[in-house]
Amino acid sequence: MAELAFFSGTMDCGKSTLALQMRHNRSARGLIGLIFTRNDRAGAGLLSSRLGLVTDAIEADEFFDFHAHVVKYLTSGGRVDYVIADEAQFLSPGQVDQLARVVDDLGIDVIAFGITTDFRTRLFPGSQRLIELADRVEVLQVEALCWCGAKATHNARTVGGRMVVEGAQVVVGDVSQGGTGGEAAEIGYEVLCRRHHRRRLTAAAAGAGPLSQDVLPTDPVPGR
Ligand SMILES: Nc1ncnc2c1ncn2[C@@H]1O[C@H](COP(=O)(O)OP(=O)(O)O)[C@@H](O)[C@H]1O
Ligand SMILES: Cc1cn([C@H]2C[C@H](O)[C@@H](COP(=O)(O)O)O2)c(=O)[nH]c1=O
Repeated sequence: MAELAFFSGTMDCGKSTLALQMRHNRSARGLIGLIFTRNDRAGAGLLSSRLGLVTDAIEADEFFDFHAHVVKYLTSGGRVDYVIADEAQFLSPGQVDQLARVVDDLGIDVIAFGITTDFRTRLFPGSQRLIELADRVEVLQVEALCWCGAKATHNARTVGGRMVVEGAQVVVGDVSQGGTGGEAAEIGYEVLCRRHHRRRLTAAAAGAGPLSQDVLPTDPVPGR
């Protein structure tokens, strides 16, 4: 039976890479998919991974109707074995409902990928709806790491290198940015563990290297 699956995690944990791998494996077996994305960093109509892979995708803007698009595609003689939707956090709840109808009414697998929460630790509306509706929610196994070495569970936004907790929910950007160039270049992201997100302690604020020795307090080792 067709299903709606949501692969979720922080930024930079490999979601787009997995989307490209799933597409590759399916097309190697002759399956045909429709690939959607929204606001990919590489540009409109692209699904890109930091590993350098990129593929064409259909840009699903705020007015896009997934169900209508797939129905139109099928009725014009197209074949659709599966649907991939990347950057699904940016979708509206209504668009996620459309994806669920693609599964239930058309019998087509839908695999969505997206970050769960924004820089304020609040659920994105699209992710919230996916968690509500998905048959399966999977957290990616290759977790990103906080500068302290703990598993990164939250996304921080930085402006000029400093973590902020106010601003627009959607600002396209990357984890390796955050310099002090122009206005846009100032905004960056960093993945952190919850403790350091709560303390607004980014790597720069902590004076940490790539993987700092200034780790979280741990229980003393017995006998030492
Ligand atoms: N130079 C590299 N060598 C090996 N792996 C890399 C390299 N650069 C990025 N990665 C891997 O790619 C992941 C990010 O993949 P990506 O699909 O772009 O993430 P997401 O879509 O979740 O933001 C990183 O967590 C890391 O595992
Ligand atoms: C936390 C957060 C992120 N974004 C943007 C930044 C990126 O363009 C995407 C996430 O892409 P990735 O492939 O998962 O790295 O989301 C945002 O707009 N608002 C936020 O709060």
